[in-house]
Amino acid sequence: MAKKPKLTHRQKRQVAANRSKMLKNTPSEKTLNTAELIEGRVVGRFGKHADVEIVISNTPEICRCHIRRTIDSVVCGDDVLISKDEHTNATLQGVIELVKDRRSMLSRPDYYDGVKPVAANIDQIIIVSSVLPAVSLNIIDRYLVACEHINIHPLIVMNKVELLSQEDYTQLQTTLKTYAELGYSIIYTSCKSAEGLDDLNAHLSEKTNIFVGQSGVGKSSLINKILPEADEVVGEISATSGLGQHTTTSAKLLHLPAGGDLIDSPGVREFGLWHLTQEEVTWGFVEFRQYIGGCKFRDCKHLNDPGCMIREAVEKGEISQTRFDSYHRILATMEEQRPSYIPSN
Ligand SMILES: Nc1nc2c(ncn2[C@@H]2O[C@H](COP(=O)(O)OP(=O)(O)OP(=O)(O)O)[C@@H](O)[C@H]2O)c(=O)[nH]1
Ligand SMILES: [Zn+2]
Repeated sequence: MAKKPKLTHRQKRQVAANRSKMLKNTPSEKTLNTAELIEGRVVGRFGKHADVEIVISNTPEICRCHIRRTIDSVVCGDDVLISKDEHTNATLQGVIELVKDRRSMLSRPDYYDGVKPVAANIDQIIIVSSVLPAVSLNIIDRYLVACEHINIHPLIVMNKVELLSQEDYTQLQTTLKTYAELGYSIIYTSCKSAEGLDDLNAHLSEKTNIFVGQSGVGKSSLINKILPEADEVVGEISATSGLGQHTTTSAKLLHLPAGGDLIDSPGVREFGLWHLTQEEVTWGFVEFRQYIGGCKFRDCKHLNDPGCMIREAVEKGEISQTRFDSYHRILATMEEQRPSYIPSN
């Protein structure tokens, strides 16, 4: 037997409303047979369908589902309620009746909508960086700001460390102490020597994770190490519309052997800062927060403005100069990184 969901009053009303737009014989909230609804999780998303994992008699099964037209969006990682269509016997089929409230959401730029949701209910973002060709603290900072903005816990992974001399390794650890002091965890890994891979696995368990980072840092290599069976972890469906650059990227949710899940797709890996305001970028630097609002001028740009509390904190050594410089670099380059079809704030 599948696990029977307990619906809140509001969820019952939502399911009934989602159905009423579709059916002639509208089930009211009172007559709705909630016993037929099954809890599941979206593990794949393709065009008009979604693959939902449900658990029947302790066995996970995939149910290919249609989506009620009144439901705004269904993305990988969504917790849903479905009803099963018993009439088809070939593959399991059903209908998504309700998308439960999301605890987090990842979006990417979209030609039509500005932003488009790609994955939901992510607990942790793995920011992968590598020592080759060079460590870019600025790129790490960009991802950290993005994580802080959507309020998802980041984990910094520094890959390819076997390429470093002992001296350079020690130097790098000293440099990255700033991040540890800010409360961010850092794992040093190597796909070649297997250093840090157990530690990485331990950090991923019991959570829904995604890997982000620049091309070539070793995301696929790391994913293949922690998920050896799934070499085609990345499934992409692209469609070219008449309007030009429009790609539909589907994401997949995969279970990790050590527990926990991984959501992956190229569209999930690239998420940027182009839609953030300056204030949101400032907020993304966690150590700046306590000074925000204290500057002499309300519209302080935290640059060379007189009476800037953040700059004073840098001068007093309370904030790292490198992070402060990084902040300005992010602000200076945000405009040019905005896709041309997205209007500025
Ligand atoms: N020396 C060394 N090379 C590594 C390590 N991990 C990955 N590489 C190499 O780095 C290159 C890029 O690795 P990928 O896993 O494809 O990088 P990616 O981040 O998935 O790149 P994209 O798919 O472009 O986003 C490959 O040649 C890997 O063999 C490592 O720990 N040490
Ligand atoms: Zn200021």
